[in-house]
Order: sequence, then C-alpha cells, then structure tokens
Amino acid sequence: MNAVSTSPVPAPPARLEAVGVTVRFGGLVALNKVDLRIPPGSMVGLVGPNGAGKSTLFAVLSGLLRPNEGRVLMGGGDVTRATPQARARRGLSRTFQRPELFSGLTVREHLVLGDRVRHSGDRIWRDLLTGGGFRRPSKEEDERVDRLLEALHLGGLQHREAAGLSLGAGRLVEVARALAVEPEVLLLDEPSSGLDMRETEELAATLRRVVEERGLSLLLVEHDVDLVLGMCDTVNVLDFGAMIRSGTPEEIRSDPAVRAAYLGEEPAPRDAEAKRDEEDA
Ligand SMILES: Nc1ncnc2c1ncn2[C@@H]1O[C@H](COP(=O)(O)OP(=O)(O)OP(=O)(O)O)[C@@H](O)[C@H]1O
Repeated sequence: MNAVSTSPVPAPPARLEAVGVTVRFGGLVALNKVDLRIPPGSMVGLVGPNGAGKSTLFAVLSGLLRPNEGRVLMGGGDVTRATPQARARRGLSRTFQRPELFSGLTVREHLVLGDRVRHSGDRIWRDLLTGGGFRRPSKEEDERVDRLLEALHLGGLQHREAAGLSLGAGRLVEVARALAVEPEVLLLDEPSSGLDMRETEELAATLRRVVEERGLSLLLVEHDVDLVLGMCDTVNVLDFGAMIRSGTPEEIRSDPAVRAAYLGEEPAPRDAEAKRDEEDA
C-alpha cells in the first residue's frame, strides 16, 4: 500500500508581516519583539491605549522607521531596509491621519494622479517638473477613475476642489487615491478620527465593500475599538509596546484582560465576586 502524505498545505505568505520587531527611542522600548500578520484578503485591526506603540508599528510597516531588531516581510520577501517608495512599488499603500490632499486639484484629479503613480511610473514627475502640467487623462485612465469613483460613491463630488471638502469626504478621497495605486495591502492610519458616527459607519461600509470587491488586505490602526471589532477579521492589541493579544473580534471582546484594560469595562462579575470574596477573607 502506498503511503499517503498528510503534510499540511502551507499557508500563503502574508501580504505584510512584522516579525520580532523591536524599536527603542533612547532608553524607551516602544515596541518589544512584536509580531503582526496581514494575510491576503483580510482586514486586520491594531488597537491599544495612548502610547502603546501603534504609530511606531505603523511607521515600521510603511517604511518610515527602521526597527532596531526584527524584520518586515511582504509576500515572504524581506523589505526591512526598503524605502516607503520601494514598498509602494511592491503593492503597499497608506493613508495619513490628516488627509494630505492638494488644495488646487479636484477629487477626480487626485484619483488620476494616484492612477498615474501606478500606471505611468516616473512620467508623472517628469510632467510636473518639466512644466508639462496636468495632462489630459487618457480613455483608460478615465475608465479606471470612473470605476473607483463609483466604488466609493464619490461621483457627485468628482469636480469639487479638495480644499472645500468636509473631513469625512476628504478621508474618502484619500482612501480612493490610495486605492487608485491598486495596492495589495492598504494601511489606514486612524481613518475615523474627526468623523461623526454616521460618517464612520459609512466609511466602514465602504471599506468592507472595497476589500471584498478588490480582494486587497487592510490594516486599520484605530482609537475607535468598536469600529475595529465591528469590521476586522483579526484584531491585535498592543500595550506598552508588547502585543498582548491577537484573535478574532469575539476572542478579543471576551478576553477579560483586554476588556478591563481597553474597552473600559469593569472586570467580569465572576472576577468581581472572587475579588470581593478575597477581600472578605
Ligand atoms: N520619535 C520618538 N522619540 C521618542 N519617543 C517616542 C517617539 N515616538 C514615539 N515615542 C514614544 O514611544 C511610545 C509609543 O508611541 P506611539 O506614538 O507609537 O504610541 P501610539 O499607540 O501610537 O499612541 P497614540 O495612540 O497616543 O498615538 C510612547 O511612549 C511615545 O512617547
């Protein structure tokens, strides 16, 4: 009888991964041997209280900060020493906490620029530097931008200048521009900051739809824990530079330490009772 191999099928490499990342600022350990995986087609959340190390990890993943120890991988390849531009060429895109839009350009023009970063490479800079200005978009560029405007429900604002947009609309434009680069993995830095509840819900619904339609992976770094628990497949919790929990929203929600520390809840009744018994004893 032939032996049947039962070796498990290896998991596909993560789109983006931090392995054993340590960052020190002088004597302060901002990140201590932190691991984080963003698998293909998944929505991953990163939460933690102020000063936990979220922005530092975001900077390490996006290439703005080199870790003292550990590695950053994209699709299994080591990009620890790669610049943000080199990571962008490998499929990484990001948004900023405060939308970084060009005030004189319309919404549509922002998306054309993003599209050109992806499809025209250096040409975009040559046009700007040699006074070529903003070339008329080609038919293909227009079609790709139309699809994106439709996906993010931004068609009604396409001819408005970025300067006059509300914060909520500005954030959507930033997300749309980041998507115009056709990334494999998108890092979102506090996307709900400054938005009201309705705008946050709309943004969450849009992100969910776009992830499903485009099959991209997403990392959401957020103060709004409910938003992260409501939309992500996996949630990672940082505390004082250590990754204390990674799991599904249900696992994170029901973890007593996480609940007590991050969701602002009292310890579970069972724990509270045990504590009272201890005090009585
Ligand atoms: N450039 C720096 N130099 C020195 N210390 C820094 C620097 N950047 C961050 N830190 C420190 O590193 C720790 C982690 O900071 P970080 O900004 O990554 O946390 P965070 O979770 O993003 O916080 P917040 O939610 O308030 O933005 C903090 O103690 C912070 O003061």
